[in-house]
Amino acid sequence: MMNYESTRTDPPEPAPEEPAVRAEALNVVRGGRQVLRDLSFTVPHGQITGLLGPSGCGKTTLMRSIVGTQAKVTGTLDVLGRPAGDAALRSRIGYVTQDPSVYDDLTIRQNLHYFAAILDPGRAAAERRHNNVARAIADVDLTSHADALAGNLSGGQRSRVSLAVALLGTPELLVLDEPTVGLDPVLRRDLWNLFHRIADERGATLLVSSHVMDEAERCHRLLLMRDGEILADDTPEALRSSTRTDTVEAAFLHLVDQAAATGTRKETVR
Ligand SMILES: Nc1ncnc2c1ncn2[C@@H]1O[C@H](COP(=O)(O)OP(=O)(O)OP(=O)(O)O)[C@@H](O)[C@H]1O
Repeated sequence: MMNYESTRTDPPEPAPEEPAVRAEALNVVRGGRQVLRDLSFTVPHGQITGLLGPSGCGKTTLMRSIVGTQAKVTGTLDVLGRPAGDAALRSRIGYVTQDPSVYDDLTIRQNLHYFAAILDPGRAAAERRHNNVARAIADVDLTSHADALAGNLSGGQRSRVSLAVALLGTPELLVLDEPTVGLDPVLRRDLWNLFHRIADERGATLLVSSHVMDEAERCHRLLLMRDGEILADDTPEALRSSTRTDTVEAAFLHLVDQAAATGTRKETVR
């Protein structure tokens, strides 16, 4: 059973109508090339939004922009009611990158304590850290492995340790970059069930990237990306019905073809 009670002071609740993320005319240049082009979208609170698209389309760049680690971002990007990168957002966002920083020569518990000490330092916070570490390990169902060395864990267990690190500060927004890559179907299903529990029980907002289209069906909403642009921003059901297709994958292909046809027409007019 998960326990999301935090001993820390909870941050002010944003107005319910305010989206967790709001982008308008967002542009990003990397290595002299424009990799995100004029993106405008919102990510609603308390839901799982999937960020889907082929390798290299800009998912990581968009996530880095949202968590405030990306340079050369222009346009509007508000996160939890503040400009992306604002120092006040640090403890309110959990970010799991594609290369999780888990120390192989430490146990799961020691890894968590290491990051907890950075987040919440000082001897006076020792008991709170102890409780937060135990809660984060329980959140990802690794209590029975807490004293195992991270180096001896499976890929799925390591992903869950990174997720536990991100859950330490009880963030309102979790940004997860391809958390299920390389995992078998059972572990993928377990992780998605965990994401749903985090959204349902804590009311957290999750932004989860993937290039596996069948994971799209597990999201409340989808942002479909291609070549630095957003092709669609809708629910899986609405995408399937508006494109008259049976799967999100087929809907995506339909939208790609449609965009290519529109592009060709524009070039002909020029
Ligand atoms: N450090 C960098 N310098 C210059 N260009 C970069 C850099 N990192 C990524 N890019 C380029 O930016 C574009 C978007 O990359 P990004 O990593 O955001 O894509 P992605 O959708 O997350 O891909 P993947 O699914 O493979 O991780 C790509 O064309 C990539 O070549």
